[in-house]
Amino acid sequence: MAPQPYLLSARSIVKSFGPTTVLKGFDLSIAQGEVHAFLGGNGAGKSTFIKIVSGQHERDAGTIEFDGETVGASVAAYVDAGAIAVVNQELALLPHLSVAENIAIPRLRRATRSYSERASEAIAIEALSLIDPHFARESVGRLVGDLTLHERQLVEIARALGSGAKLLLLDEPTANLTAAETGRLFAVIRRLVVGTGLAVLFVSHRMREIRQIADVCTIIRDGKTAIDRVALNAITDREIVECMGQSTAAEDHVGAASDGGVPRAMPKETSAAQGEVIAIHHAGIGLTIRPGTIVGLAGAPTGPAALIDALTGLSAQQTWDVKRNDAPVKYRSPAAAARAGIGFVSGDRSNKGILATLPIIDNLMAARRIVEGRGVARNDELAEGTRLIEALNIRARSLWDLPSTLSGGTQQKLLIARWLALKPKLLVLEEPTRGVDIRTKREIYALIRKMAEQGTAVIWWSTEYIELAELCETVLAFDLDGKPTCVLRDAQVNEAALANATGMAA
Ligand SMILES: Nc1ncnc2c1ncn2[C@@H]1O[C@H](COP(=O)(O)OP(=O)(O)OP(=O)(O)O)[C@@H](O)[C@H]1O
Repeated sequence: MAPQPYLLSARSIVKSFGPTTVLKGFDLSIAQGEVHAFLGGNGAGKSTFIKIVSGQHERDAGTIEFDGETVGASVAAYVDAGAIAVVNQELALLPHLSVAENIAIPRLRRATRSYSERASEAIAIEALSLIDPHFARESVGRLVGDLTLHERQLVEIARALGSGAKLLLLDEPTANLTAAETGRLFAVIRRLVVGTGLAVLFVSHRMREIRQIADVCTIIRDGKTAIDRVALNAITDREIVECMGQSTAAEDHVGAASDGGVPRAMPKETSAAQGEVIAIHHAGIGLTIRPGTIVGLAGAPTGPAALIDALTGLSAQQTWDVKRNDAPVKYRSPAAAARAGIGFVSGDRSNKGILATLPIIDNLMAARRIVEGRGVARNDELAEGTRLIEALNIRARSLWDLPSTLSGGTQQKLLIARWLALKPKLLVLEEPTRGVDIRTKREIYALIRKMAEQGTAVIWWSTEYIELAELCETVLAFDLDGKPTCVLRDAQVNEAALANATGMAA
């Protein structure tokens, strides 16, 4: 019997941006009815390849065959025809349109009937119900611009899942999803893969998740294929990490790669342990945060978001009481909070983090300029910028390049770098390791621990309970309705207890 042709076969793909060659003769083939993990370190070229296969970039060289046809210069026609759907790392919804319009309008490109609001709502509810029927009914008429990042992510995933495509490209779809949502997403993917022969290319840095959902993997390293279509049950986590070129960082903890249980390193007693104390209180739950402690927030996004709003001045509506050294505080804006010593790294990287039209140096200096109340650059900023990108191992060609020239994980490091030299009293982090590879994750853990040792108190919201269990001696848990449920301490901070306390136990 002749071997089955692949649904997608990309061979010898080359792509450069100016003088930088990102894909250097890369190969990847995906069969019908498989979930294919696409693995590689930050900046290896995964998103670039996905953008080529989804018609957002054109390749410089190489061949692509899709569904038995040789594809010309661009894949865009197949995307427009609905055969290929993509969820990019940076979401691509239109904020001034409703959820229903965002889901239904792309289908009108191939529809023969005129637009109908009722038909759009029905299409959107069907797509969203794949993930969450309650959210489907509640969100369909809302403007996308009014949704949280997390809600937008659900909409974008539902749009792709419900599109009827033959190939689904998912670039880090689970960053920012709760464990329950990830479980539902995986169930839908499995159903579609088995039922309709859907093929899925799935990018994630979370090894446990990859093993849960994917059948085979391809590993990209420095723009070339390091491993081509290997069954996941034929390769160990350690081998994967080695192939990605990340073995030194993961040496002590292949557990980090496999998300396995890693003992938590407690921050050392800080010299500032007697410094400012921050107290938070709401709905019968209170917590005192001392300098040098890393406090985790666990649970569905609404709960942590309300606390983060209060701590950083993000919203005028403040449900939490916040006191610093017994004095109540309320900030009008994140800038006001920053000037009062509170740093913030938003989980909404593209809308509330990266300054997309300003070069890397301005992105690095943004927090310092706000804290110091300066609108203009200072001479020594270039030296400080260079120190920061070295400290975080950020691979940038020039400090004058735009952040869009950096990979997603590298942009994440840029946001953290902003606060490194400022020694804030409190640093509030929303999913700070979103989209970062295993090595970078360990680098970020070390940097934040060091800041804690120097006296910064840290609030760390993460949807990855293993991360909270590794880093935090105290975790504030929230239930699915956003209410704080309890404070877990020391030995209580483990994955099972966190899942229980947040209503996400299986
Ligand atoms: N528009 C661009 N101009 C210049 N360089 C770019 C551009 N887009 C991407 N790059 C570079 O291409 C390389 C690969 O980036 P890409 O986003 O494809 O990596 P990735 O594997 O998806 O990484 P991550 O896991 O961080 O998302 C990076 O070095 C990045 O800086």
